[in-house]
Amino acid sequence: MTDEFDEALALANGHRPDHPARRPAAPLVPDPADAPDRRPAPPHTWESARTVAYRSAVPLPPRRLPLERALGHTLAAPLTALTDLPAFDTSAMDGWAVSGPGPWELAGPGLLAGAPGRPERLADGQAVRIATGARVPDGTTGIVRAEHGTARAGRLRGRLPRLGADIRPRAQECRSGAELLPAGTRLAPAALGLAAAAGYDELDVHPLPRAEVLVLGDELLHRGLPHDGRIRDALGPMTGPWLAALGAEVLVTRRLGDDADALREAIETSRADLIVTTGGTASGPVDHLRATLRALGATTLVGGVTVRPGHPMLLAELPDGGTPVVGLPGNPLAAVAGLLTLAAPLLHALSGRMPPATRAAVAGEAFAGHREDTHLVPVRRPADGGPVLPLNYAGPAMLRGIAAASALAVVPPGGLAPHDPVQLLELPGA
Ligand SMILES: Nc1nc2c(c(=O)[nH]1)N[C@H]1C(S)=C(S)[C@@H](COP(=O)(O)OP(=O)(O)OC[C@H]3O[C@@H](n4cnc5c(N)ncnc54)[C@H](O)[C@@H]3O)O[C@H]1N2
Ligand code: MOO
Repeated sequence: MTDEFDEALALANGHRPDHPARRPAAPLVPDPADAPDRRPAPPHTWESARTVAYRSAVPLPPRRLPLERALGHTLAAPLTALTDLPAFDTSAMDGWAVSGPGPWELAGPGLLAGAPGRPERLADGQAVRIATGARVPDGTTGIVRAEHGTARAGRLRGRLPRLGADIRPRAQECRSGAELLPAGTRLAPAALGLAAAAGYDELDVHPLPRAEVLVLGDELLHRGLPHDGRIRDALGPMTGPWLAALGAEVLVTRRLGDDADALREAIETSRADLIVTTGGTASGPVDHLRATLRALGATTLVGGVTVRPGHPMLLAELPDGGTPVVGLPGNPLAAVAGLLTLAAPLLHALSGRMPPATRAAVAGEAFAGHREDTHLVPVRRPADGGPVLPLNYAGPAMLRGIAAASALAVVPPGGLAPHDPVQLLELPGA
């Protein structure tokens, strides 16, 4: 299947003005309702759906952000050191810098971290008080830790340090120009610390893709207890936070009921880089999503996927320059399946990251599989990294299994036996 996509991707459709960098539209697997004879088009396999979603977008154009605003963004260029690290020979301990074997004659005022200028050279047999992080004078052969020496009457006695002991030599960690992190790295707090240490005030990053969530369904309540056949909206509270955990800036979550006109207007006027809808993907009497996308002239890239739950999930591109629309099915576990199958790879592509990786684990018991489709099963990864077990209450319409889960296990057609290797899709933010 992938070869077909590669071939068709090669038949580029050219660039579009609004999204100059956007990749040409991926080949179409038509929406069943698009087919002239109305026969359902073959759905994508789970793997190919992820590939199509990833390849359908290119990174948003980079911008320069101050370090303090770059958290969670993705590096648009490798982070290369602007300085040696450490930038000078540094004491790793509080104590004395000494030259040669002791006892030593104490010299000069003590050396503090951040003291300006170059400290005076130590002659053989000399010692100087030094603080952790202070620049080490030339001639130093080692540091005597404070707890290993005694200074009295201008002399230091103590254990002879081995050559270079407790000195962090210049460039021990990196030389100026060394690549510290590759392009495509999502910036975690430690990466910002590294960037600061390496001399950066600003970073070139891909902006967070802006996402908009449209929650569909007249049956949904947003407060109180279910009543009169109506239920609480469970997808509104989780879809935005999941998208944010995947690296999106969530502009808004809108509740639109089953109003086709409102849906059309919301899609037409959206300023998001990615529109995510919930519900309305199937063919019920008020499932307007596919018809609305058709009416808007959208191109269906994924019209369905051979995955359980979640098979009606969809991915389409608007004719405005290719804004992607991901349709998550209304059943909550099916919605998570759609999120991780289509929205996660898209967000990775828009952010300039590698495709989302699965994590290897081992099945702790047999996992029942579907005959032909991939089965996504909520699991909790044990803290000790041991074998994973399926969770209870994991029906497509249930929430307890997902709420207890840290990942979805990818169960291939036919299922898994105990001790089989299994791939896990981590649940964002879990
Ligand atoms: N004839 C068929 N009917 C259905 C099929 C099918 O293959 N043939 N597939 C079923 C599967 S599987 C799923 S999943 C759903 C997908 O349906 P939709 O995406 O159109 O979703 P809805 O019909 O709007 O809702 C389905 C279900 O989920 C509940 N829901 C919807 N939104 C929310 C929300 N925000 N919070 C909580 N629950 C929500 C809704 O009330 C329904 O119970 O289609 C099946 N039908
Ligand atoms: O596959 Mo539905 O997507 O079972 O809930």
